[in-house]
Amino acid sequence: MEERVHDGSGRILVQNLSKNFGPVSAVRDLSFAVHPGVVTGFLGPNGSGKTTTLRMVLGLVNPTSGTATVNGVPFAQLRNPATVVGAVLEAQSFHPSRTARNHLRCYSAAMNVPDQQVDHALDLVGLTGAANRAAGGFSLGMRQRLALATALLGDPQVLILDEPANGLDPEGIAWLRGFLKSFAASGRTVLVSSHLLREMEHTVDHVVIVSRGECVYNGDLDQLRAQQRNRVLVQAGDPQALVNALQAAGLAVEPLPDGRIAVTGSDSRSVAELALQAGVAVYGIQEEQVDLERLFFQLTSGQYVGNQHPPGGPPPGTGGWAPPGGPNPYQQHGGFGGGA
Ligand SMILES: Nc1ncnc2c1ncn2[C@@H]1O[C@H](COP(=O)(O)OP(=O)(O)OP(=O)(O)O)[C@@H](O)[C@H]1O
Repeated sequence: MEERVHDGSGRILVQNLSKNFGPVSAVRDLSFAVHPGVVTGFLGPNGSGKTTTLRMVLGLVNPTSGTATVNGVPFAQLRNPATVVGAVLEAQSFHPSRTARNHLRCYSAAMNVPDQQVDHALDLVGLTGAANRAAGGFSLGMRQRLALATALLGDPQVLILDEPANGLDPEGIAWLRGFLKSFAASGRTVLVSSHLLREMEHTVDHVVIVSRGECVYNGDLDQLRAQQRNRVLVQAGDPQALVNALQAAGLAVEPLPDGRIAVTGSDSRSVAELALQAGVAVYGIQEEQVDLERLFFQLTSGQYVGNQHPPGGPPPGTGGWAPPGGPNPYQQHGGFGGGA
């Protein structure tokens, strides 16, 4: 196979990636970049195409179209790939009677990695005390750690983990968070998938959110957080007259299917006063907290009705959303090749 010299950037680049399984369109025209130094979350509900995308990045699935590269080259063309990328795709199977240390020794020998890396990897994942225990007796959390140790054997520059928090207890999740943050802080690249934003909320800095195989948000988590805005839900005797009054006051309004009007950028008192001035009867009014979890649900179900940007794009520097099915003009890293 052709071997190309990689650029050493630690960057993962996914460009216009698509994958069809027969009639199933698992990944559709997906583009994003993953940079070193931060933890990037790859988030989306079950079946949204995360695993398929990661498998394409790792050269395990051939794309229908588009490309995925690590350090500027397709994974299959990396020389010594284990020293560039460490990956844990799903709960690995271990020989049940083999000790953790011997399990890692099998891999280190196959990877041509010095033996001391085995103890270093055990130490990194906190398994030194269990090194001589048979993996068959390990809890799910310990098996996850052993799988991670296997991925770390080659001292890789890039770490790719598919749903690593699955089955971990809160203590395990806290440990994983600390580990991934310090791994990224050492200037390396971390791409970690999850179907639960809450699980990753305090771990990731940057998020790529997918829904039905398409990117619906690509930006900093903080910028997504900034889009959490309370809405006022109001039931009016004459909804159209109230919409007119609210819009005349410069407020963003959204008619809801149940007949109520959702108002962003205001509070219930101001909305009630505007209704009074317009002579519109109000039958009910309540404030709704749009938290991050709800925002994630709305994004991935195509129901996002929060902080809509004016035509022409969002304020500079904001992350962005787009309804599934349409182009996403708000991707923070819309172009490729910019910034390592
Ligand atoms: N080998 C395959 N053959 C046929 N369909 C597949 C195959 N792999 C994935 N799919 C389909 O592609 C879609 C995306 O699946 P994928 O596993 O990538 O999603 P996911 O976001 O990782 O979800 P999960 O967290 O549940 O694994 C799903 O509809 C799935 O059924």
